[in-house]
Amino acid sequence: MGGLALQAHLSKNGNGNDSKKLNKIFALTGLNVKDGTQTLTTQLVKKRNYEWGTEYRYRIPLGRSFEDYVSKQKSIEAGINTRTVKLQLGDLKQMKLDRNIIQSIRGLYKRKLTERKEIELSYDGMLIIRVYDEPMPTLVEMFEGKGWSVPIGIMREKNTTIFHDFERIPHFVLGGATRYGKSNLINGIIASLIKQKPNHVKLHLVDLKGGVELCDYENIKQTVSIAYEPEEAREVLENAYNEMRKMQQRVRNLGKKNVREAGIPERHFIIIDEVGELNPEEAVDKKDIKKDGIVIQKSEKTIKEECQKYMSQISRLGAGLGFRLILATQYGTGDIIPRQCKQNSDAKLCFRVQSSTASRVVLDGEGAEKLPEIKGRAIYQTADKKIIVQTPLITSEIIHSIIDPHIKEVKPVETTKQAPRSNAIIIKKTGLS
Ligand SMILES: Nc1ncnc2c1ncn2[C@@H]1O[C@H](COP(=O)(O)OP(=O)(O)OP(=O)(O)O)[C@@H](O)[C@H]1O
Repeated sequence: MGGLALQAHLSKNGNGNDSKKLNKIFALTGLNVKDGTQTLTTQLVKKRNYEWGTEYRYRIPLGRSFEDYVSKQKSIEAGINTRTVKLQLGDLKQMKLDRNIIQSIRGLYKRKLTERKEIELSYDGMLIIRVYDEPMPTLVEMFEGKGWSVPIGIMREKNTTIFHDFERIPHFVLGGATRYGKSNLINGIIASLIKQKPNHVKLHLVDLKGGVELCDYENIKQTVSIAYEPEEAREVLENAYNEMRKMQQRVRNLGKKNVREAGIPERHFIIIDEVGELNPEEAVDKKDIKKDGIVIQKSEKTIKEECQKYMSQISRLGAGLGFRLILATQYGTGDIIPRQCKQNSDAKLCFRVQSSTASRVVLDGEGAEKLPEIKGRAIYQTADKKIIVQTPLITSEIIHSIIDPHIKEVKPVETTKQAPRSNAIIIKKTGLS
């Protein structure tokens, strides 16, 4: 016991004694700047301990930018985490002096060896480095939404719950590499909306992942239409667009400017899981088939262009009319998300992606490529904040407990003009007024 206590580096300062280490990391990773014989260093201006860890504020030397530090984020985090195990006085005080003491010390030693600190960088004229003593939880259970506000996750500080309020920010873009949690989040959003607003939520669903993700909602009363194939997605979007036009007329007839003023409680959610499949540039078949100058069969390109046109219109006009777009993609290149939709989406959420380019496609900025490889970890960004969240995991038991009471008897469905295929679209014309 005595030997171990001697070996331990007892820190007088408690948390937050990483500043020396940080200075060393800056020097070793080339972040200091040589100016003749002088070396300009990153100067610590302020250090503050919090219950979650420590915040350091630095003045960046001339010739360096915030991006230089961001590009070294991994090295900084690795450097902070290379350590000899430090047992602090507090750790030892918490131990019971009984016959299991050796086992307890071993456990503590192991825990200390594997525990990881996480860092976050930001800039407000000063470089801010936050060193979190403990990593964020990797699993968050689904929690309750509030009206049109749906659960997005918890943020690190004090495990605060974060919601996305569709009344405040109507359109939402989400992205991330495959298997990091997009579909799970979409399911969470849909389940929350159905639970909170069963009589007023209207769903227009496009699942271009072969129907595996959204088929659970096919027969519930809240689903207006659902499609599993790109060509039929056009009909879902056209249908939603027409509903939006009707709503516009209805609001106008009431002499009001928007659904809120008009006291109309319905809200329509057009949710597209894998919007990249609707990219006209990726279409294989690009030529319409014409007879006597009249198009008798539209090409895949034309169909996808029409889909994009409807999406853009809904994003442009839908906000005040209670129409919300949720677009998800895993692709990280080019104009996957129609430009107008992205411009009109003030909320973006991005799970981990492979490159800074992919991060820019969703967030218009870097960062998502630096997220740890943890399922459900994401950056949630609105006009006034950019935070890291751990999104809640929703189980199929929870989904079914919410949607099963709303399953309705399957009526004969109207299919498209084309012969139905094995998993053909189901457009349910529910005669919304
Ligand atoms: N918030 C979360 N917390 C913990 N695990 C999660 C979370 N979200 C998803 N996962 C896990 O990751 C797996 C993949 O999630 P999901 O299907 O949502 O990914 P995706 O991004 O939609 O992938 P793809 O684009 O390939 O469909 C899930 O089966 C689940 O086990």
